[in-house]
Parts: sequence; structure tokens; C-alpha cells
Amino acid sequence: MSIQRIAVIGLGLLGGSVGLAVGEYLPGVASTGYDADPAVREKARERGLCGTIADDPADAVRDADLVVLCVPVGAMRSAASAIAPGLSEHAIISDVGSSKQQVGHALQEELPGHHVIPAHPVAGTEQSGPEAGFASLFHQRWCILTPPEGADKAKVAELVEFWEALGSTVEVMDACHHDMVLAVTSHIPHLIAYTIVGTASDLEDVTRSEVIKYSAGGFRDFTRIAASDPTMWRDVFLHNQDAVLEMMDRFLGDLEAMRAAIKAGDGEAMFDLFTRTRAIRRGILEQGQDDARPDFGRGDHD
Ligand SMILES: NC(=O)C1=CN([C@@H]2O[C@H](COP(=O)(O)OP(=O)(O)OC[C@H]3O[C@@H](n4cnc5c(N)ncnc54)[C@H](O)[C@@H]3O)[C@@H](O)[C@H]2O)C=CC1
Ligand SMILES: O=C(O)C(=O)Cc1ccc(O)cc1
Repeated sequence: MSIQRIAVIGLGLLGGSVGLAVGEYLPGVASTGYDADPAVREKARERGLCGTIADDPADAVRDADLVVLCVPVGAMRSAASAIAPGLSEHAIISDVGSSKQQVGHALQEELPGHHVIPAHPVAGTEQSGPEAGFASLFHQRWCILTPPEGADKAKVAELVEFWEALGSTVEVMDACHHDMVLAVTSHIPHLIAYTIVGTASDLEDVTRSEVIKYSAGGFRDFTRIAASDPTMWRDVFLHNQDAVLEMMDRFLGDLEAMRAAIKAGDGEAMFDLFTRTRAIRRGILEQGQDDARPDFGRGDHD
């Protein structure tokens, strides 16, 4: 592995997991971490999330071969600007942000002449903060790289090797395509969960307490997703606006069609859709991609 020193900026769920995974699966690689919040830096030292925790962003990235920005997508630009004075010319600057087009542009604008290769490990939980990370988060998960046109192929290969060492399978994709796919598979599902849980909590008192009491079913799964970090998700919707709006319009059209089917008593339309969606779920399980691992997201991974 040509990457010998890495820097992790932002030490929450993703940054903490990257730091712990490097310690576990790349023990020869030196890691330095930095977080803008001093309380997070303190917790990161306590948990040993990285070999060293720096108190200054430019110091954190000095001599690093790879810098991974693990901050909310709305903070990527300022994090990039803060590390700029310490960056080596040869360093790869990457990130883990959930949306890619705007993040990629922000990083390239802030760091002209540097090797910017955005990435998105499609791996996470509803938890956040420096206590939430665990080394195996990226095992058997996709990591999508969205290198800009003209990116150095050798640097892309180094980043592929890094994510594979952490247990991921890497796919290279255009950033615009990434944002469209993730809008429908991740961003809109989160929006639906936030909305349905909000709708339930707006019900009158008696019904609301019943919703909580009987939430062993599908609603319970929505409450897990709706417990996800508000800052992170606000930023995703602010920075993947076009793709989310496009996919949302399609979804609202389909929801409207189901409303019409229910109103018309059209059981066949319902049965057809439910049969199709059941086949999709079975396909996911056959590929071994079910995220509902018994210990998934319960914070007991250390
Ligand atoms: N939570 C998840 O399941 C997943 C999140 N992501 C992406 O990973 C990134 C981080 O998410 P999480 O780790 O979940 O969030 P988190 O809230 O657990 O951690 C983010 C950390 O960044 C720090 N931070 C904020 N601005 C900063 C700055 N300018 N400089 C240095 N530190 C700063 C915060 O203090 C916080 O400790 C986001 O871009 C998110 O979209 C990607 C895959 C999964
Ligand atoms: O907790 C869940 O179910 C998730 O979907 C985690 C997740 C959140 C954001 C991402 O960009 C990728 C994965």
C-alpha cells in the first residue's frame, strides 16, 4: 500500500470508523485525526480513534498521503479551506459525503491543483458522534468513487486499494449519476421516514400514544431512520436538491396512483405493485445485501 499516512477530518460516526478501521486493518499506516469540536477531539483521544489527534486542521494533514474529509456535506468547503495550508502536493484529498456533485465542485474550487477524488462509502447507521464509530462499518459495503475528469489514474487506484483494505467493494461512477441513484435509494427513503414519524407525532394525544405503543411493526423501522443526525440530513437535502426533487416528483406521482387505486377499489393495481416490490426485496437478500444485520446500528461493535 503506497498510502503510509492518513488524516481524518471530522471524527463522528464515519471519521471515527475510518480511524478505527485503519488501526485494525492497516496497522502499518499512521493516522492523525482532527475535529472542529474540542469535546469531540477529547473523546477521540479517549477512544483512540486515530494514532494522533491534532488541535489544528493544517497540522493534522501535514505529510499525509491521503486526507479523508468526514464532515457534513455543508461543511466540506470550509474543512477543505482549513486544511489547505498543510497539504502536501502529492496528497489525495477525498471525503465520505452522501452527495457527490456539489461536494466535488467545492473541494476542487478550494484546492486547485490537488488530487481531489470524492468518495461515498454506502455504509452507516442512524447514530452519530465520536462514540458511534466501529472498525467493521465498511465490511461488505459498497464504496462509490466519483473521480473528476482527468483525475490521476494511479491516485484513483491507490484510493481503491485503501477502501478495499477496509473491507469495501469499490465502484467508480459519474457524480451526477451517483446523486440520482442515491436520491432514490437513500435520500428519499430518509425523507419519507422523517415525514411519516413527524405526521404520527402531530396526531392528537391519544392516537400518538397508541402509535408509540404499537410501533413494533413497520413504523418502528421508520423511527430508526428518522433518528438519524439532523445536521447531516439537512445538508444532504440542501446539497442534492435537483436529484431529490426529480425523484420526489416521480415518487409523488406513484403515490398519487396508489391513492387512486385505493379510492377506486382497484385491488389488481395494488397486488401488481406489491408483487413487484416483494421480488426486489428477495433479490437484495439473494445478493447478501441486507442491512438488517442483528447487531446493525446498535452501537455495540467495539
Ligand atoms: N451517518 C451515516 O450513516 C453516513 C454518513 N455519511 C457522510 O459522512 C459525513 C459525516 O457523517 P457522520 O460521521 O455521520 O456525522 P457526525 O455528526 O457523526 O460527525 C461529523 C463530525 O464533523 C465535525 N465537523 C463539522 N464541521 C467540521 C469542520 N469544518 N472541520 C472539522 N470537523 C467538523 C463535527 O464536529 C462532527 O464531530 C457526512 O458528509 C455524511 O453525509 C456517509 C455514509 C453514511
Ligand atoms: O442507517 C441506515 O439505514 C443508512 O441508510 C445509513 C446511511 C446513511 C447515509 C449514507 O450516505 C449511507 C448510509
